[in-house]
Amino acid sequence: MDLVNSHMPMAWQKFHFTEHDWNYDTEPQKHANNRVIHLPRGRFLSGCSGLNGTIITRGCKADYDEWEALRNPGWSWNDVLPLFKKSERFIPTEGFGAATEYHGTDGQLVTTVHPQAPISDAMLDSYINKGISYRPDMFVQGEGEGVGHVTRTVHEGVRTSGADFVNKNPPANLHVLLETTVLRVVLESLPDSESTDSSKYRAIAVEAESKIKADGDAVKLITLRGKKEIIISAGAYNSPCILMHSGIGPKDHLEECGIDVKVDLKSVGQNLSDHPSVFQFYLLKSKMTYDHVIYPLEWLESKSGILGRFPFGPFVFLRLDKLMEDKPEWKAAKEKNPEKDPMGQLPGQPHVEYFSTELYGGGPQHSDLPTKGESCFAVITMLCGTRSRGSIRLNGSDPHGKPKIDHNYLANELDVAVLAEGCRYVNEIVTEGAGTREHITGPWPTTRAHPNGDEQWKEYVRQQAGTCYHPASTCKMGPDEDEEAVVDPRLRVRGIKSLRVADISIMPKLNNGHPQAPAYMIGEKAAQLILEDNRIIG
Ligand SMILES: Cc1cc2nc3c(=O)[nH]c(=O)nc-3n(C[C@H](O)[C@H](O)[C@H](O)COP(=O)(O)OP(=O)(O)OC[C@H]3O[C@@H](n4cnc5c(N)ncnc54)[C@H](O)[C@@H]3O)c2cc1C
Repeated sequence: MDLVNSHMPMAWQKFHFTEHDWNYDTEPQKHANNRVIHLPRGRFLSGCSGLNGTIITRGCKADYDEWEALRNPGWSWNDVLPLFKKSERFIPTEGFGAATEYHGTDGQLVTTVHPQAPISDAMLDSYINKGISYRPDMFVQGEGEGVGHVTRTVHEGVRTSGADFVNKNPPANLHVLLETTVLRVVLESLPDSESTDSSKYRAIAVEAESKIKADGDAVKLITLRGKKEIIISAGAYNSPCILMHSGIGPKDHLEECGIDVKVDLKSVGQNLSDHPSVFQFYLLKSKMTYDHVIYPLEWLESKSGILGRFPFGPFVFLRLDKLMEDKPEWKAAKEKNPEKDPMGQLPGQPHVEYFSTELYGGGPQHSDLPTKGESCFAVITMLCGTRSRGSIRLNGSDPHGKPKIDHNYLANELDVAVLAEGCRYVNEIVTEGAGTREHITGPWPTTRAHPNGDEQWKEYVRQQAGTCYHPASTCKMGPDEDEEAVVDPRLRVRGIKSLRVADISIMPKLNNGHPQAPAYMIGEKAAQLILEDNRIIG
């Protein structure tokens, strides 16, 4: 079945809470006023790339140099830049100062920039007016600070996604089974001659349930054998669950769930990271957004109109050192590495990302829709380098059960303080910046007041922060000496032969910015490693 909503960029919310969403929720978030936060994930061929915000940012040079410094050879910025380019086909746009040498031209993923709504030009003026440097194409160049524009995975009104790698020019040896859910990896004991203290099993197959091979709506249990290797790429929530259901994970937890333990790997499902984000809405005096021009028919008929874009304005990476230096949480934070700041960020990494919408919106929880022709927009503050870590645990031995996902958002006081200061400062930019100050009526909805003072901003953040949909690091990559590592720098699961993980669960630390470009990069890297290890290329 072709899902039309996965082609229409602005139809992203249509998947939430449907059969095409894995429909996960967090456990009540203790440090975020016990709220339960919905965690949508795409349950169809393109995964989340078929319903995401189409933003392409790579992260900072320093992110990947840090991965390599954590003893992951081959993952530095210089190593991964060609892999970022490999998946991309960038379409230049007149007037956009593209850093052409950083873009790819031959990949499957078509990227380009959108024209901007008047509110976005005004936001750009306000950022520049407040002293932030304008670097138009900084988000492909790995820059850590400035304001610029972001390319999108949309071309001529249609989304491009991971499915394009499979549907357009598929290799002859690729077989895709839709409507098939992997339950576990099948492991076989290694013969004595191959078995070592650290490796006693080999992955030989996966066990799955498929509707394709069954009658009607029934499912059939099937076993899919791998000739050389099994590669798990089910995303940061599901990859660790598949490993744990296969007996690979923290021994105590697997025993508690009644699962036969094959390899005691204590960090499977740990280190769960995300970018907690806050939406702040404003009401405008005039129609500077697209709230008044949303016509679904226009897209269906000609792939034109606002539904054929994802209406975000300029993007900013900003460091808040000066604004934070007197805050008690900043002064109290201890960071062992002298090169890093109290948040654990390197000089080339930001503390917050800002981006803004060109209409009211941002997920089903934002339900105060303008109904009388008002023009509204949001500025989003996304926390980078989050210190809080969460976990994913199983709910028992049944692979159909939903996992217990505890993001542990805002458990770290410094996360709260930096996110609160980021929100306060962007409110200052919007209300005082030269581009926007004359156009703002006040907060939206009009019954809401923006906070005043540090304590109110912190409470605001605890009440408002939600997922930026960027779960990562639950099958963290690292060298053998790293006790938290689940896969080695060649993406091989520790203690099991012929098994790799290749998705953003392997990130040693979540990139700054948005993770879909790194997800494609990790896929390209996995392909390269598999070819090398099987001696197909030197
Ligand atoms: C609403 C939303 C908005 C986002 N916006 C952006 C954005 O604008 N820019 C950006 O960079 N990032 C964005 N992201 C995040 C980005 O899309 C993801 O980080 C990226 O897609 C992760 O890729 P992945 O391959 O690790 O996992 P996924 O995209 O989750 O892919 C995993 C795939 O595996 C399948 N799968 C899972 N379990 C099983 C199983 N047991 N058996 C068979 N198949 C299975 C899933 O159905 C899915 O197809 C957004 C995400 C969401 C949800």
